[in-house]
Amino acid sequence: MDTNQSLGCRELIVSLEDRSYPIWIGSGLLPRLSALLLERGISNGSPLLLVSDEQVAKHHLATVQQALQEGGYNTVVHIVPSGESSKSLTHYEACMTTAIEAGLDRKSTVLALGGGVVGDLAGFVAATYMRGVKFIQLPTTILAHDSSVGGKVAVNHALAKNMIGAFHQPEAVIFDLETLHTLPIREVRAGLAEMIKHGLIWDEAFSDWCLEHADDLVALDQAKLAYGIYMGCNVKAQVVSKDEREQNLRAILNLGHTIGHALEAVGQYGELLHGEAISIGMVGSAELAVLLGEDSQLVTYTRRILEAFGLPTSIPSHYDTDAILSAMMHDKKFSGGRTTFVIPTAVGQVDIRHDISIELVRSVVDKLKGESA
Ligand SMILES: NC(=O)c1ccc[n+]([C@@H]2O[C@H](COP(=O)([O-])OP(=O)(O)OC[C@H]3O[C@@H](n4cnc5c(N)ncnc54)[C@H](O)[C@@H]3O)[C@@H](O)[C@H]2O)c1
Ligand SMILES: O=C(O)C(=O)C[C@@H](O)[C@H](O)[C@H](O)COP(=O)(O)O
Ligand SMILES: [Zn+2]
Repeated sequence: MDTNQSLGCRELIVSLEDRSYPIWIGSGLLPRLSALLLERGISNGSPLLLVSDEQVAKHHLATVQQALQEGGYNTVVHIVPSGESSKSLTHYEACMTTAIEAGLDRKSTVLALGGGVVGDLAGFVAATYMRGVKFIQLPTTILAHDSSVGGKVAVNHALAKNMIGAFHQPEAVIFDLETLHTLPIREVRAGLAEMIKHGLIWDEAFSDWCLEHADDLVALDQAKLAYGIYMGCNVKAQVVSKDEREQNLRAILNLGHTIGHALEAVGQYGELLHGEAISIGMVGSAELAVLLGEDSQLVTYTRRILEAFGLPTSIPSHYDTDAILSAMMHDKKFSGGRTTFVIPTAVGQVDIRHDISIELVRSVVDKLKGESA
């Protein structure tokens, strides 16, 4: 694992020419935030906007505020309610109002302290405030090892996930592992679903390692968690560095998301957590793979690893199949009358397919619903 000796933490680089940035992973990074911001050239000349949510703020805002105060930063704080419903145009506008009233200028920076919801919302604010200002990701969930890297920022529309957004890369991802110890257990499990995804799409050895250490990861074993987050970020950084704007390869990061996003929409962004929906979606992709002729072991393995983490593998029986299929058709992955599926071909390998018939998808959705009846 790569270490930044002078900063005393693990380091990965997202390589995007003049927009390359580091991912710093370690314990006790937030109290050192001012020094880390300076390292990235963010001085205290212009006001900062710090976006967070109620739960995260309760546990971690004071640490961040103290660190920023010590560095002489003038910071305005905007707190949104916890949960997916804050990824909305309403909350986006409220953030903008705070930024304008506080006099943020073009040299200001937006800090996102939280999980994927805060990261996606604050990132979209940063992408569009005065046509774009800098931003820094301060992830506080396991899931955010995925969401904080790669520059996809967005809010939801009632009809479809992440429909209003941009690509806007952060200046740095500063991942203080200490924050994870206040996470509710359901969020721990849901966040690990995206870590499992990174193994399933890219790295069989990492996937097997996750399976072997499922209990340790769920129990937040410090060393195992640090390794898992580093490896997950590493997969994400490599993929994004090769295909920033999802022209081809990056689409593999969507394993489980074709069905998963539809389930989130049908559950009105409240019933299933993102990681839980993606867990079910990954089983759906494996089931499709087998119907397309791949080895049935793919389903067995996918279910085994997700169950080892206590993640859901079936669709709630009250979800209407037609509503799920209709939600898929409003997704960004649907174009020219076809949707895109990421289909496993082996553990650690996937194909991107645009030729899956709606009948085949319907049969898999019905099968996954049948199992929860
Ligand atoms: N941009 C991307 O590339 C990308 C990738 C994956 C997921 N996402 C998005 O990320 C979102 C899901 O992110 P998430 O799972 O982090 O959800 P989240 O941000 O809602 O956080 C989960 C819950 O945990 C609480 N929380 C967060 N950190 C905490 C902490 N340290 N201690 C105690 N409570 C804490 C939050 O208040 C919230 O209630 C979805 O909207 C998804 O679409 C984006
Ligand atoms: O970064 C990506 O690319 C991903 O697909 C990561 C996903 O885990 C994430 O949920 C992403 O927001 C989905 O992207 P979308 O373009 O389908 O909204
Ligand atoms: Zn995701």
